[in-house]
Amino acid sequence: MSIILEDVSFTYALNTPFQKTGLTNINLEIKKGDLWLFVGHTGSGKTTLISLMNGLLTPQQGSLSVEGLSTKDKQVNIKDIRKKIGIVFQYPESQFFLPTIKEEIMFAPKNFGVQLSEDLLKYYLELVKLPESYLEKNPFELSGGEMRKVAIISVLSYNPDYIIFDEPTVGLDYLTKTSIFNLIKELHNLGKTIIISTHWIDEFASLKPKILLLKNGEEAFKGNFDDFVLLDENTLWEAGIILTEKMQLYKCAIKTGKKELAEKISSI
Ligand SMILES: Nc1ncnc2c1ncn2[C@@H]1O[C@H](COP(=O)(O)OP(=O)(O)OP(=O)(O)O)[C@@H](O)[C@H]1O
Repeated sequence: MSIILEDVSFTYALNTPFQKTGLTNINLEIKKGDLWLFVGHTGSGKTTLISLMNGLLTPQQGSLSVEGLSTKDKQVNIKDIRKKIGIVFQYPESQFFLPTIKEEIMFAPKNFGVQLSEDLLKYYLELVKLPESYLEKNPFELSGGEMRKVAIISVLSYNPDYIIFDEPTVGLDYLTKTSIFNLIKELHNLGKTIIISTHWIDEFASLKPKILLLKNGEEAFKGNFDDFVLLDENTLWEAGIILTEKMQLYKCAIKTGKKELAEKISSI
């Protein structure tokens, strides 16, 4: 089972003077268990693509289906798609609207008619490393990193198979960023299909993610991690990707066929 995009195009404010291309002719298959990184310069179409995936936007051309359910099909209840795909947005704090974290977390399961047991809630709190006492706090009392963790539990609470992170570490300090990335890796280990819009590729090097590079709403590259890293500097620069020293070493190792060394570097 998978998410399949066939020739998907999307234009904002279509047929108005403000018309703006979001995406053009995107073809993609995201299989269960995959880890995908969506990369590209600001305005390249990453958020548009994510919004199309859970039916927040509908493609004017082409089709997008989630495990056989098309987001364009009027017979399909969009809730059935959204239940399968959780999105952690760039600034999840802008979506909090309930007085306590517990109510915030319980909102989605209620909405989707899913039971979230106290034991499972405790497990999720342990997983993201938030104390149980936080459940009674107001979401706005939390730090940026803690808010992201609450947003992640809110998504886990209804157990979607696919979890999408839109720039999950924007505005976070180094340590918090690392803890969020480690959490995402753990979710992948637990069997979740993960899609991340990010500029930080080396965090995921050891997991060999698949990469989709967007440029002006079009696919500029789609393939495996090593082939992406081997792209020329200019293409990477235009994509907003700067190879860290670690990634430059990794690139040298794969260029010269030193696979074992590359593995070691990627796991640093
Ligand atoms: N609501 C909107 N109305 C009109 N145009 C929009 C809207 N949202 C995005 N766009 C345009 O669509 C294109 C793709 O934007 P999108 O937000 O998907 O890019 P992005 O890669 O996610 O950027 P960022 O990394 O800055 O979040 C851009 O040209 C943008 O200006």
